[in-house]
Amino acid sequence: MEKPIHIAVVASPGYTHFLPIVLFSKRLVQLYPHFHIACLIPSLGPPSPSSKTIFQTLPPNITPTFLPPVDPTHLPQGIPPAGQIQLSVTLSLPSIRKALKSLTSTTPPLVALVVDTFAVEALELAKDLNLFSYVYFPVSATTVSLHFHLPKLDQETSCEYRDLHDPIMIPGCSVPLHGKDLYTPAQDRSSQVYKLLLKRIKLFSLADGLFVNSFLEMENGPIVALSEGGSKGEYPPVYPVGPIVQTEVGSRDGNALECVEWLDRQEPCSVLFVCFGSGGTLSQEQMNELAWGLELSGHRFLWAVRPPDNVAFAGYLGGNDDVDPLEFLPSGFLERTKGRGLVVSWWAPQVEVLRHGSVGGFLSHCGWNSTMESVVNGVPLITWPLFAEQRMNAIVISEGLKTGIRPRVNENGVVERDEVAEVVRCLIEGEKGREMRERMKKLKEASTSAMKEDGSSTKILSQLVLKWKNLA
Ligand SMILES: O=c1ccn([C@@H]2O[C@H](COP(=O)(O)OP(=O)(O)O[C@H]3O[C@H](CO)[C@@H](O)[C@H](O)[C@H]3O)[C@@H](O)[C@H]2O)c(=O)[nH]1
Repeated sequence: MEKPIHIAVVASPGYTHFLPIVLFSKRLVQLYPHFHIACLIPSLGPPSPSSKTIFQTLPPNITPTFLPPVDPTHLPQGIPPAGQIQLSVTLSLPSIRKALKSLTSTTPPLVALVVDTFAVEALELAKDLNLFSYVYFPVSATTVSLHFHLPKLDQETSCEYRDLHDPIMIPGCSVPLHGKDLYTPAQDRSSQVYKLLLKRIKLFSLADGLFVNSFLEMENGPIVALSEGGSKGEYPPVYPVGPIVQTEVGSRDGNALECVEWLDRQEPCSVLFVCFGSGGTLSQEQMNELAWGLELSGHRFLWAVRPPDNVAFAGYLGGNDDVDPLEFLPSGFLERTKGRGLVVSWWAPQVEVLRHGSVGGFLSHCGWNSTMESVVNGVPLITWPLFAEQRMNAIVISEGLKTGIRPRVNENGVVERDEVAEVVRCLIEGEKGREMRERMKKLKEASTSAMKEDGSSTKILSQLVLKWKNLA
């Protein structure tokens, strides 16, 4: 019998900084059933219904520990989610330390600590406790490559990145990026959130290694560039271990049943799924244009609707769910599109929807989890980035891999209805859409191979586990 190996992981507040590290833990215990994983969960309040669903699917050798929630009034108000998440982990450090200390005295002893990208301050605790330490990045290798390039850019640049005339070349990334497309925390260099980002990047170097939820066949350039930087000792070695995405579905609530039954009645590849992640929101004007555009396209759609807000990330760390989002749709929209479109409030069972044969396209904000879920299901995208690093993901998908189409925005930053209708038609019925679907199918096959027993991502993880085994 294999000797048990005990590790701890630290999540960050927010569904998509808790979900990915839990999925990573599940991947480890699926490959190595003798692993025991203590999952420490800082939070800003009680778990959301979607997080609770994740707990239902945890195997017995992953033990969640909920740390005392941080009082949101102790955080600076009005800063974007990245800053709020990072600062709430800072406030949770005493309870993380306490939990880790008690874990080090258990049998078998802890050998390693893996932290979410926003929980990097916990890496210092790993040094004190003599543990191997790692960061889990639930984002693209392109984003990680930008992280390690940013301190240099910061030194060389005197203006805001969005005012740079020349494009920015992220190491390994074949598509040049305009400064305005860099992730949101880098858009205002005088802000607290930018300073927090630079601090976080510095802390990454404390780790013994960095896991990234991507795979060689998808992001070869940035992964090779990162492995070169890692082997030169510029930063810790980088291990692409993805795609690690949700595969199990929780119990079906009303929305989930309705969506799946409706999809069962549609033709193969005929439906566009529209969803902006766990908290992305549109302005009222943009919501109207999207609704009109879907209607004009004449195609079938399934839309998970949230109430409008001028701040795109308004719903990310919890919104006001007393409101009925359907009230904000254009008058008569639901009646006119009845049968052809299905609109659900707040949340759709995305994993089940994307794997359904009736879905032919995904209009997405390009959060990395959504992007990877689309890839593993071979669904091409309409890329509609809102905040965080989503613009960069949209560029990787639409310009780098050519598996998605990016709608044009007008001078006020709005995608107009005719443009919506055109990109929907292009993706669902056009020749370009067919080519994107073909490319996405190949990427799906590559993603399956990467996760097989002898696949690139599995082999990388096994090498590391061997190192932990020798210590246990
Ligand atoms: O109706 C919904 C909406 C979302 N989801 C799930 O929620 C997750 C959404 O994740 P993601 O696509 O990454 O979007 P965000 O929630 O916006 O994620 C944040 O965190 C990600 C990294 O973890 C970043 O890539 C994003 O830019 C950032 O906004 C996915 O697993 C979806 O399947 C559902 O199941 N149903």
